[in-house]
Amino acid sequence: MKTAVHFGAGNIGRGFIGLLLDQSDYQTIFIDVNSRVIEEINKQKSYHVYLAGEEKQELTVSHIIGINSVEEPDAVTKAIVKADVVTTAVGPTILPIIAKVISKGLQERAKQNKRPLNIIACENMVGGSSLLKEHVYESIEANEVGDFEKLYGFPNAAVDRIVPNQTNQNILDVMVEPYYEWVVEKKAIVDELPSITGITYVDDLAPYIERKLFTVNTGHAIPAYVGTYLGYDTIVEAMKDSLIDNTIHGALSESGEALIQAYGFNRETHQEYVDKIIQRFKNPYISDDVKRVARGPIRKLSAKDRLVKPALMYIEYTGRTPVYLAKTIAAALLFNNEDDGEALELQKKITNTSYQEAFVEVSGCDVDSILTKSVMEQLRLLQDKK
Ligand SMILES: NC(=O)C1=CN([C@@H]2O[C@H](COP(=O)(O)OP(=O)(O)OC[C@H]3O[C@@H](n4cnc5c(N)ncnc54)[C@H](O)[C@@H]3O)[C@@H](O)[C@H]2O)C=CC1
Ligand SMILES: O=P(O)(O)OC[C@H]1O[C@](O)(CO)[C@@H](O)[C@@H]1O
Repeated sequence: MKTAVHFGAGNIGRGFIGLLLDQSDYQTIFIDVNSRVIEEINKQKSYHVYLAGEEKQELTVSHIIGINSVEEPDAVTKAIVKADVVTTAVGPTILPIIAKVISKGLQERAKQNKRPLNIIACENMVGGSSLLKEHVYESIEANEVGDFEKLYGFPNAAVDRIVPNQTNQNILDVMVEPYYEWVVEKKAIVDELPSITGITYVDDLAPYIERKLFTVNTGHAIPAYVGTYLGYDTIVEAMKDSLIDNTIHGALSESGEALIQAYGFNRETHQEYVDKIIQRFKNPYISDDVKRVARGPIRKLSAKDRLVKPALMYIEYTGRTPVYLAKTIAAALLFNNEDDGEALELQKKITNTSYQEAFVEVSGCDVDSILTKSVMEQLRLLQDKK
């Protein structure tokens, strides 16, 4: 049986990546810092994934082991030495942390067996594996770079499956939406393509990751941020609101126009992709907290993420001012959640300076840019409504 080492035994780790690895006859070694989850993995040795639909299909994931990377760092090194593939789903801000652990394992592997290995970051960002590679290389010696370049691939990936935070009787069980897409870029892979059911291998990931991030995640941000502004707790409830319906259609036509002009997507096909995503957000069998989808507002307001990047692309390709994306950015500036460190940090920036200065800082936009002006205009309209 092949061995996969997966960092992050969370929603996506267990509900998406771990399921496909098991279905592809891998033994999966989950690495996490959540000791309760790791203990349960080693005690139960399996868990269930439920597909959120009328029949609530139950799938079983087995052949799993857990390692707590804080308590057993040496065990992680040994796991990486023997792995046939490494995957991650920890969150973009955690990549620099696991990079240190991964580089130690790769150094030991190069000494012991020199077997090629692919490391695939499955995070909601552009270039997740490339960023992980950068951080891994920060911890190795110059004379190791040659081996690393020859032996280790860091192919970028796009992952798409809605897996909400949830409290099940068994903390390992996880409910997921039936839909999923896992796209991995071929060109950075070393040796053979990992044979994992459900992966679509492509030559150029850019169109796929930007289409996903600027349609699924951009769309998701509307019920999350505008939904919070309107006082909703869940995505599915927020999606029933007419202002949100109007804003999500407007925002996805703005990001859609940018994507179509940037990548030449067929208009009808893209509209079908948008319509399907809006239906996914309305799935009555999923109760997804708006705060989860809104988590990390500083990351989500950054220049390359799901709100600012498509808005700037829209301006670049059409010369028109984004209104609906600007409204969503304004709602993100109003977002607060005392359990979300980035939300608290953003509100502190706003209190200490102003909405405009905080937006300019986190987004990298100029104070007199078209986008900044549009966001401030939309912010005034939202505040006047309150
Ligand atoms: N939940 C979703 O619907 C989707 C999430 N994603 C992406 O997948 C990634 C993971 O997201 P979720 O699974 O939702 O988050 P999550 O919070 O459920 O899982 C993250 C896991 O990483 C673990 N972790 C944190 N620090 C760690 C460390 N130093 N070493 C090892 N493990 C560590 C946490 O304990 C947690 O179990 C993110 O990049 C997210 O953007 C992508 C598509 C859908
Ligand atoms: O996981 P992030 O980047 O915080 O984004 C939030 C939401 O975007 C999605 O990943 C959609 O792909 C959601 O399922 C996820 O919860």
